[in-house]
Amino acid sequence: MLRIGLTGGIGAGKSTVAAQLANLGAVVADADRFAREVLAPGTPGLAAVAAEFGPAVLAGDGSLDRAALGRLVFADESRRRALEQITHPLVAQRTAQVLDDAGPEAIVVHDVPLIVEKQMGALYHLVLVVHASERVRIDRLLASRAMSRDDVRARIAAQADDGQRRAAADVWLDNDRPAPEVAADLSVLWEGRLQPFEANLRAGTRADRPARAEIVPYDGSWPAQAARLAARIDLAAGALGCGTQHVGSTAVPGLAAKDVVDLQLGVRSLADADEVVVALAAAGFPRVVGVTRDNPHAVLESAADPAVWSKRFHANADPGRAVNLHVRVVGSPGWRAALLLRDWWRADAVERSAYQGEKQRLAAATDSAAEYADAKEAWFAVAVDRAVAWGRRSGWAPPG
Ligand SMILES: CC(C)(COP(=O)(O)OP(=O)(O)OC[C@H]1O[C@@H](n2cnc3c(N)ncnc32)[C@H](O)[C@@H]1O)[C@@H](O)C(=O)NCCC(=O)NCCS
Ligand SMILES: Nc1ncnc2c1ncn2[C@@H]1O[C@H](COP(=O)(O)OP(=O)(O)OP(=O)(O)O)[C@@H](O)[C@H]1O
Repeated sequence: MLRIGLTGGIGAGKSTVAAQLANLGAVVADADRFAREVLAPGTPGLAAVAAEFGPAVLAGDGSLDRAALGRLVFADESRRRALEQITHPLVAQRTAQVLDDAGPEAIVVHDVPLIVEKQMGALYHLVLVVHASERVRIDRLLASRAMSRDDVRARIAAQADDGQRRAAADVWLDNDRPAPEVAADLSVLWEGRLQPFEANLRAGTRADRPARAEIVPYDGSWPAQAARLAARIDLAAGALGCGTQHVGSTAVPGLAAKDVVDLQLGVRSLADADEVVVALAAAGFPRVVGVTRDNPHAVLESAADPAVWSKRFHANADPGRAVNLHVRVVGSPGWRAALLLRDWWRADAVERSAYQGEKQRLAAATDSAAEYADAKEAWFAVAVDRAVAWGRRSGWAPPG
């Protein structure tokens, strides 16, 4: 089952996008609908709300006066928290039921207004943010709902801002455009990314990569992308994991690189690495069998004991985001090397540009990603001595 979190500010177009994804074949779980159902007449949820907020939030027939409750909770954060403490556990139960009923092949779209506010992004394989500018959202809501401008503004103030949503978004969908344009983008997303992602996830296979290594300019969104991926990996690893760090070229600000995010998950032993394989695959990072040895360039101390140079290698099931996930024992030479090289390039502008020049030269001179990787190893074998020397001079120690 592929889990997509769908979010956006009030009136951004979540329900519209969810309906389009349902047409394409998604199973949609709508948190707003569940939140309404758990406060329906006769429910324990409504009784709890009446006890907490008093009769002023009930209509003449005993049902919930949603507008009255809305005025209270969107004017006062502590009252909103009190309401959420009643509704969210009940909504979570409903959601679990829907997820249980969706089959293993389902692409589930969980439409939740508060994914960013409640920091829920790591629960999903991808977070899709629907965006529309505040002016457009207000205009659309005034036209379609019985809400005043002040009601809408109060809710916008109670929600995350665009910057926070951008940092949480794996996919950013601009809905300031005519609906058919957005629907066309969703079809491309569905066929080009979500369907193959789900198929890879179920089969436990990685997504294809381009045959040639293409170096692209540094992308300022790489650290935020890495942080989202690391949160998913940490959640999947649970107590077996000792933290995931962003390593490799995309972790070095300013460095041009292949658009592949390298991450390193620390574990206490290779036995723990093997134990976490199933959970990592379910989170979208299947193990790639056959890659167990660390690259020779990582020989920083002594290669005498080959066991300490072993790692587990995982890669992305998502065709939209290439990831290399190196699972290494904390404190092992390979684990240290990945962090040392990253910190060396971050600290030393001359070495950083030498490395970038070498990568660009090799990418142009080689015909395949494999040939490129081999050629780069030869350069590393020499450069690593300089990294070690820098580490000694600067008193480098691995973070944490
Ligand atoms: C306060 C209530 C009764 C107002 O009902 P109303 O019919 O006017 O709004 P509705 O439920 O359709 O929500 C519309 C939109 O308001 C915004 N909103 C709702 N709850 C919240 C909240 N707790 N925090 C921020 N925004 C919210 C969302 O953008 C949502 O899509 C209702 O929103 C509610 O019960 N909220 C608490 C439950 C909740 O947190 N729901 C969010 C999904 S779990
Ligand atoms: N691209 C679009 N062009 C024009 N109108 C749109 C577009 N997308 C959505 N709308 C309209 O804007 C309004 C808000 O959209 P929608 O209900 O999907 O938002 P929402 O994010 O689900 O809102 P809420 O936060 O209240 O749940 C609706 O009336 C919808 O029909």
